[in-house]
Amino acid sequence: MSDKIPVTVLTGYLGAGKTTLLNRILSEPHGKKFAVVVNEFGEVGIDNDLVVGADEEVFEMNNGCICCTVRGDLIRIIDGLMKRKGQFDAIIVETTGLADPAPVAQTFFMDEDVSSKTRLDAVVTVVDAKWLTERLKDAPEAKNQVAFADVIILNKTDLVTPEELSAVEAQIRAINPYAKLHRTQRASIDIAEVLGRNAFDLDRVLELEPDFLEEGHHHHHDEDVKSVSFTIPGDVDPAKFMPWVNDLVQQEGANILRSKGILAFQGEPKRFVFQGVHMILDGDLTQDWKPGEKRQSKIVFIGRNLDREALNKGFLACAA
Ligand SMILES: Nc1nc2c(ncn2[C@@H]2O[C@H](COP(=O)(O)OP(=O)(O)OP(=O)(O)O)[C@@H](O)[C@H]2O)c(=O)[nH]1
Repeated sequence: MSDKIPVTVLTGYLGAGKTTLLNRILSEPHGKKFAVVVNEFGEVGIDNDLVVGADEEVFEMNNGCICCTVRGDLIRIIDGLMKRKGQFDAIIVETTGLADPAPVAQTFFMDEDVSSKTRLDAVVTVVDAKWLTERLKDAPEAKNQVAFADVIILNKTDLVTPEELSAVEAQIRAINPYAKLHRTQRASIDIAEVLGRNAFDLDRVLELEPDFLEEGHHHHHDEDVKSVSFTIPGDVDPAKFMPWVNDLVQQEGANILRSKGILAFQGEPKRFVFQGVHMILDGDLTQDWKPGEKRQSKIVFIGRNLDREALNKGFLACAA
């Protein structure tokens, strides 16, 4: 058992802070080498670009949700990784915010090849302290992610009052009294609390889902949640983009669960990374566009009742 490679499944609803936690893990001077598998919901790959870690190998799985259609891909990637055993110490799988962690965890027990070489170390769930209460009402995935967690990172404590925080924690405890829970800002936590936990508890999971080890475990997505993405093959004008996006999330923030983009601002040598969760926006200049790299601007919205045409028109109008 001890020579099996530990796998950490990192989950949590859209925008909770999974990538923030992943980047923190990868940036710390731990002397370990991780293989990272990132699965994203959306047509345009953005998440991969948001993960730091020059040394790490990042495998992207697009075009579907990890827990459904691309489970075959996950098995294939893990199999491929196993052929290079010794080159890394652990595997981290970041799921999409809409994934049900159960079938992902199941892969590590059901597939013979995978289960003989890897060991599910823990399901780590990042929770958005500000939005969990709302999501428990309308997103079954959010509840499953909490229920399946071995470790819960109750993140964004800066966005709520102490009373609200206690209320969210009580909601979490009602769903999952067993997981180790940590309160964080910007997912700031000692990585020993996240990795190498040896915490995945099959017995508890079987209590939760008696058919966990049986084939044909199906998960139905919230079909209302869709992703739309747009690319401008060049620069955008920040003086147009900023007011547009600010107005947009003020008006449509309830429907827009998540937004992100990597933009080439006119006259700016660095990329501008823009992120939103409902109406809360965040933006930063990050790395330079590389010499020879095509400057382009892409943006993704994930949410309910999104008006693709209006969004596209609005974004295209921001072109420089
Ligand atoms: N105020 C506040 N913002 C945070 C905190 N942690 C993360 N964020 C911001 O929340 C946004 C989403 O963070 P991510 O780490 O990308 O979230 P994610 O779970 O990976 O998102 P998806 O992969 O799209 O589901 C970013 O703008 C972060 O900067 C926090 O503790 N407080």
